[in-house]
Amino acid sequence: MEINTRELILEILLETDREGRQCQTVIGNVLDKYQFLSKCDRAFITRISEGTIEYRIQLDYIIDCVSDIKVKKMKPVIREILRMSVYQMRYMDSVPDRAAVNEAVKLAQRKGFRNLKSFVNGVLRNISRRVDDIVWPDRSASPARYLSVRYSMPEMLVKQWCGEYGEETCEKILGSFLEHRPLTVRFSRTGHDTEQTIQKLEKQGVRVTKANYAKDAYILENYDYLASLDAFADGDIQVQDPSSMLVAQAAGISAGDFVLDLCAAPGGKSLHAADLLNGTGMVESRDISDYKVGLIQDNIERLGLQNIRTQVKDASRYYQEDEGCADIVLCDVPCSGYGVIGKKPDIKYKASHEKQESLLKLQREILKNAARYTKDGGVLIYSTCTIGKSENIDQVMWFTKHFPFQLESLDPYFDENLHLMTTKEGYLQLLPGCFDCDGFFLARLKKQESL
Ligand SMILES: C[S@@+](CC[C@H](N)C(=O)[O-])C[C@H]1O[C@@H](n2cnc3c(N)ncnc32)[C@H](O)[C@@H]1O
Repeated sequence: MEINTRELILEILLETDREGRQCQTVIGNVLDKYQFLSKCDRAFITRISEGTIEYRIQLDYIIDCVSDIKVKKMKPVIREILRMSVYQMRYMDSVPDRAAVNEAVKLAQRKGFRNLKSFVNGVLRNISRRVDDIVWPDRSASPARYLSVRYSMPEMLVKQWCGEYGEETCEKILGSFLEHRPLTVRFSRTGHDTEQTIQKLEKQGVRVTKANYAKDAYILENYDYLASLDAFADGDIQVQDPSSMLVAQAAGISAGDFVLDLCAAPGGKSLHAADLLNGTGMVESRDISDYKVGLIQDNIERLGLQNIRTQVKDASRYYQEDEGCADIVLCDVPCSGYGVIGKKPDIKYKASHEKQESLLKLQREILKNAARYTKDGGVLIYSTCTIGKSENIDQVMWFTKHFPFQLESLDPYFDENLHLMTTKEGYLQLLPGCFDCDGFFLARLKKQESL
């Protein structure tokens, strides 16, 4: 069967544009369906799909500079063909402009837009000729507009982060989202041996290096398909960013503890906690739906852990029977996810003030219940994979004001390279570009002992 890779890319872009579809899932589904494609074709599809989504604001700016019809007014098929072609022309040396233009014109025709062939041809040829004459937004007149187009980030978010962290740090964050970051995994300990895991991976040609910050974090490079690695099938490794591994580390888990993870899917932090319990105690991993809990269950089975169980339960509802049940409560709440924009670029286009407001309310509902499920003297870890203050330190301050919890130093649980002013106070905000990991926030909160 003859497969046209650019046609698949177009399908991915159109599907991602539809409400609620995450580009990583859409790309993953296509690559699963066409597993027979060569490594080179798979890389081509992934690179152009992700790149076109990542750089959408900048690509639209360029197209709008030369086209009489603005991007917003175009038919979706034509819009996506132009975006993916400009991405290739601007960011892929391996694709000559001439080839990108010809393929775009052919694709428009194949998709039934014969009458728009000359439009596509004209816009792309114009861009190829005039790319150096494009006038970018003036940084001194409008820094937010400039940064928005330069790094392809909605102005709303640029303004928010410039306001909270200053323009220089904001630019570091924006730059890091566009850099390629290799995959990080956590090596399992219980029933697994680190040296043997490394050997197993290297035998299949994978390059393995130690990652920063978290004890069991390793970087994997030079592999094609993660699921085809023996170490993955055997449960020796679990995909997880080092920032996320800090949660179970910060919990200071002791043998025999009961750990309650209220928002657990797909299970990264729960599985890590069960691993640190080393066959003792119990982790109860909850999430909102059967589907989500199924994802945790799949991982439990692959890793072969015995001291972890799952439940479908809504964390925003209070369950009397859980009052004071847990030594440790993990509250890895649903959040805006801006810390992982580097891996999931479409998140940035879904940002809105309304969404942020409703998340703040949900996070407080979950925290209220989490407070009651924590034993007296127990520990609650609050975490998010986002970088704005309102979902992070502001929520923690609200929480300590209303509930009998106190922030407690993270330093005993972290390597020295993470000992900062705020970790001593009990919380840590990791910003991409400033730290070598995803954007992430966590706080360690200790519940008062009863009198
Ligand atoms: C940040 S993710 C959790 C990631 C997970 N802790 C891990 O380490 O793999 C947030 C999770 O909260 C779940 N969630 C959203 N609303 C919820 C609710 N009301 N009750 C329980 N879980 C909820 C989502 O389904 C999602 O899986």
